[in-house]
Amino acid sequence: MSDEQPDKTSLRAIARQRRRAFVAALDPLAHRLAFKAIPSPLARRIADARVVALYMALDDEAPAQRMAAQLLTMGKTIALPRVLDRLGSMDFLAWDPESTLIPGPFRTSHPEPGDGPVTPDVIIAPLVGFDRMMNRLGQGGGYYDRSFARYPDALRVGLAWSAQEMDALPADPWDLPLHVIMTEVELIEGDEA
Ligand SMILES: Nc1nc2c(c(=O)[nH]1)N(C=O)[C@@H](CNc1ccc(C(=O)N[C@@H](CCC(=O)O)C(=O)O)cc1)CN2
Ligand SMILES: Nc1ncnc2c1ncn2[C@@H]1O[C@H](COP(=O)(O)OP(=O)(O)OP(=O)(O)O)[C@@H](O)[C@H]1O
Repeated sequence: MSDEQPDKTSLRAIARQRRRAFVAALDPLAHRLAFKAIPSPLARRIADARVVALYMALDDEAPAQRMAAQLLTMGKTIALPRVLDRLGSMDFLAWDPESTLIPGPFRTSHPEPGDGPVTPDVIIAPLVGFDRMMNRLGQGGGYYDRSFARYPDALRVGLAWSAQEMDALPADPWDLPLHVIMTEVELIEGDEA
C-alpha cells in the first residue's frame, strides 16, 4: 500500500457523490441519448480493432453497454470482463448482446465462458474519477490496472460523465494513463499516440 491510498479513498468518496448528484439531476432525454454514438475520432482509432471490451454499468457509471449496437455494426467482437477472484484478477469473455449473463462477485455479471477468454484490442473502462493528465481513479480493486498491464497494446478508453473530472489525481507507479476519455459532451485524447 502506498502513502497515497488514503488520499485516493477520500477522492473516491467525493467523486462518487458528485457522479450520483450529476446523474440524478440529468435531463432524462439527455441521459437516454448519452454514450450511444461513438464519436468519429474514436471510431477511427478503433477501426482496426477486432475485440472491444465494454462493461455493464453499475449504479451511476456511464452506460458502456449502449455502445454495443454500433460496435456490432462496425463488425467488432464485444467482450465483457469476468471477475475471477476478489484480489484483482479478471479476464475477458466474448459477448453476444442477445445472450444472458451470469452473476459474478461485486454485483457484476459476465457472459458464458464459451470458447474461453479473448484478448481485447480496446479496453473501455469504467471509472470513478479522471483528470486531464489522463489519470483514472477506479473502484480501488486494481482490476483494470492489472488488465492494462496484462494487455499493454490495448487502447485504454475511459468512459465517464463530465462531472467525474477532478483537478489532479494522484498517480501510483502501477497506474497506466488512459489514451482516450469519452464523456457525454467531449472526447479527450492524450498526447501519446
Ligand atoms: N461495471 C463495472 N464492472 C466492473 C468493474 C467496475 O468498476 N464497474 N470493475 C472494476 O474494478 C471490476 C469489478 N470490481 C468491482 C469492485 C468493486 C465494486 C463495488 O461495487 N464496490 C463497492 C464500493 C466499496 C467501497 O466503498 O470502497 C460499491 O460500489 O458498493 C464493483 C466492482 C470488473 N467489472
Ligand atoms: N499491475 C498490477 N499488478 C499487481 N497489482 C496491482 C497492479 N496494479 C494495481 N495493483 C494493486 O491494486 C490495488 C488497487 O489499485 P488502485 O487503487 O489504483 O485501483 P483502481 O484503479 O482504483 O481500481 P480498479 O482498476 O479495480 O477500478 C493496489 O493496492 C495495487 O497494489
